Formats: sequence, C-alpha cells, structure tokens
Amino acid sequence: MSFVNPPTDGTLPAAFGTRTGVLLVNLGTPDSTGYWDMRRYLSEFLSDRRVIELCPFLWQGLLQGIILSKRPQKSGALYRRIWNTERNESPLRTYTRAQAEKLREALGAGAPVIDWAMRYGKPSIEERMLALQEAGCDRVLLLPLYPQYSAPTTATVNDAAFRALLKMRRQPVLRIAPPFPDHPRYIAGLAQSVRDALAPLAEPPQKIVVSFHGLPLRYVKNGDPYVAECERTITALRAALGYDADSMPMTFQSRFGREPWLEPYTDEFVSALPAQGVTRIAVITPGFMADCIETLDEIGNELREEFEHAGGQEMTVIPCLNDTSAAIELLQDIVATELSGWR
Ligand SMILES: C=CC1=C(C)c2cc3[nH]c(cc4nc(cc5[nH]c(cc1n2)c(C)c5CCC(=O)O)C(CCC(=O)O)=C4C)c(C)c3C=C
Ligand SMILES: [Fe+2]
Ligand SMILES: [Fe+2]
Repeated sequence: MSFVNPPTDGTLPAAFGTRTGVLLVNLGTPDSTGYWDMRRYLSEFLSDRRVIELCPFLWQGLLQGIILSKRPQKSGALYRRIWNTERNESPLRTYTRAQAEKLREALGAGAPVIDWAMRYGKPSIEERMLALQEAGCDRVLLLPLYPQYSAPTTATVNDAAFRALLKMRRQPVLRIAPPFPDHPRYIAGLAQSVRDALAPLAEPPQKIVVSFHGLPLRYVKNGDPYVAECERTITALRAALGYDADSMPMTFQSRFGREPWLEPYTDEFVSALPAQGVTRIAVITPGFMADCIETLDEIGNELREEFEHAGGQEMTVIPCLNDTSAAIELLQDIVATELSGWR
C-alpha cells in the first residue's frame, strides 16, 4: 500500500508545526442539474450506508436499477428552480463558500486557515484535507455544519475525514467540533431572524411551524440522538421568543421511501392547519445552517403551494442563517472554543 503526501524533493520532511486549519463541511451538491451530474451525486449520497441503512446488496440493485433511472430527472427539475445561475452552482455550495470566506475575513491575519468541503460532490473532504496539509496545517478542526447531531449527517462527515486520514502517511492532528443545537449564538441568531421576518407583516402569524429534516424512525429507535438534539433547539428557541408548543410546533420534512419517519410530517401538519382556522403561518428550518433545496424548494415552493391549496392565506418562510453576521459570529465562537489549548 502506498500513502499520499510522501516527501517529494529529497529533503527531510519538517517536524510537526503548529499551523491550524479549520474545515467547514456541509452535505453536498450536484455539479449541475443535468441527468448525469444529478445521478452521480444522488448515487454517492444514497449509497452511503449511514444514510440508507438497508442490506447493501438489495439496496444497490434497487438504487442503481430503479431509483436512479427516474430520480435524477425529477430532482434536477427541482434543483433548477433554486439554482444559483450567476455562479452556476447550488445555493448550498454558494452559502458554504460564503460562510468560509466571511469567517476567514472575520478572524483576520494570523488566524487558522479556513477551508470548506462537501460530504458528497465537490470539493471533497479528502481534497480539502490534503490542501490544508499542503498549506502547512498539521492540526485540523473539522466543523460539520449541522446544528443537531445525526448519524446520516454528522457521523458520515467524520467517517469521510477518517477515511482521508487512512490514506495519509503524515496525518494531521484532528479535532471535531461538537453539534451546537442550543448554542446561545445560534439561538440568538434564529430568534433575531424570526423578529426580522415578522416585523414587516401587517398581522403576526398564528403559528411558527418549526420544520426539521426528518429521519427514519428506525434510526432513532436504534440509538440516533437526533430527536433529542432537535428538542434542545426548539426548547431554547421557544424560550427566547416566548412561544409554547402550540404556537411553535415541531414537525419533520423530506420523508424519502416508504418506512415511517419522524412525525408529524411537515406537509401533512401544515395542510391541516387552514381547516383548524390557522391561515397565517411562518415556517423556520433550524436544522439547516444554509438554505438549500430542502428549504428553498420543499418549504418555499412545495409547502407553500400545499398550504395555499388547503386554504392558507399567508406563509412567511424564515431564511436560514446563511452567511449573515449571526452565522459568522456563531462559527467564530465555535472555532475559538474548540481551538483553545492549540494556540
Ligand atoms: C434517504 C434518506 C435521507 C436521510 C436519512 C437524510 C437525512 C438528512 N439530510 C439532511 C440534510 C439535507 N438533505 C438534503 C437533501 C436530500 N436528502 C435526501 C435524503 C435523506 N436525507 C435526499 C434524497 C436529498 C436530495 C434532494 C432530492 O433529490 O430530493 C439537503 C440539501 C442538499 C442541497 O441542497 O444541495 C440537506 C442540507 C439532514 C439534516 C438529515 C438528517 C437529520
Ligand atoms: Fe437529506
Ligand atoms: Fe426534499
């Protein structure tokens, strides 16, 4: 077996230095909305055994033979509705890059090297870990951009980073930032985003629906702490804004496949509201650090249509923190805390 990053110029490799890199990682993104790029992206994503916990032989047959014959077209059409045409990339990639750039600016000279990667698609975690090493970083802080821990998101980022280390002769020292479901800066940023979104409305919404990405119920029963993590976020957000469980209900979106996922399902919950006299709502998605297909299209387009179709009159979608100063201050705080002792 040969390892990457061997010495190349005949000189002795330097001893470990103290330069630090920070790698922000979010979920992923297709390179384009065309069939083959969508297929490549979905294939990588849905072949991850952290994401789909089924017998891989059966699942691969179903995925490669049936699901990936139709889904790339369908998903490509949805991505086209939200695509950043100016940069020719998905919003998730645009926001993740912007978060890294603004964090770099905020930290200033002499600070850690800030980079970003995607778990699926490009730039890959392995590519950016090697780039950090080339930049002289023998210490790396991995920062999965998921406020709440779950195995199909956080754990698989860690897996990919460890797989990259597995190939290296000279491995950096690695730290992993913890999830931040009720980090005071996250909650303060979310609360402010609610106030900002509601301020221009003639009348306040009757409910603020909190929609987290869903997860198969089986994963939670098998030990995934995701629900408890979501509870931490919503409990802190309700307290910050003075809402209760009725005025700020918790729901789960993006069900995929036929098995039961966490309930209540956002679409069913929201579609039932007008019949109960609730016709003005706001929706917030604090499971996402950046707007993406799940927030911009599934909530901003599909859910809005379903709510209006059911008789809803006004639905305000509250944006994710994206690259706002609240997001950057949160990341700065996490980085400062997690790098302590390394300076
Ligand atoms: C099939 C199983 C899936 C699980 C389990 C899952 C968990 C999960 N995902 C996120 C965050 C994101 N998911 C996104 C897109 C997306 N998710 C799935 C499936 C599962 N997710 C699919 C098939 C897709 C692609 C969209 C589509 O084709 O319909 C995204 C957005 C990516 C982007 O915009 O580029 C995010 C972010 C979390 C937080 C989570 C578990 C808690
Ligand atoms: Fe997902
Ligand atoms: Fe979705």
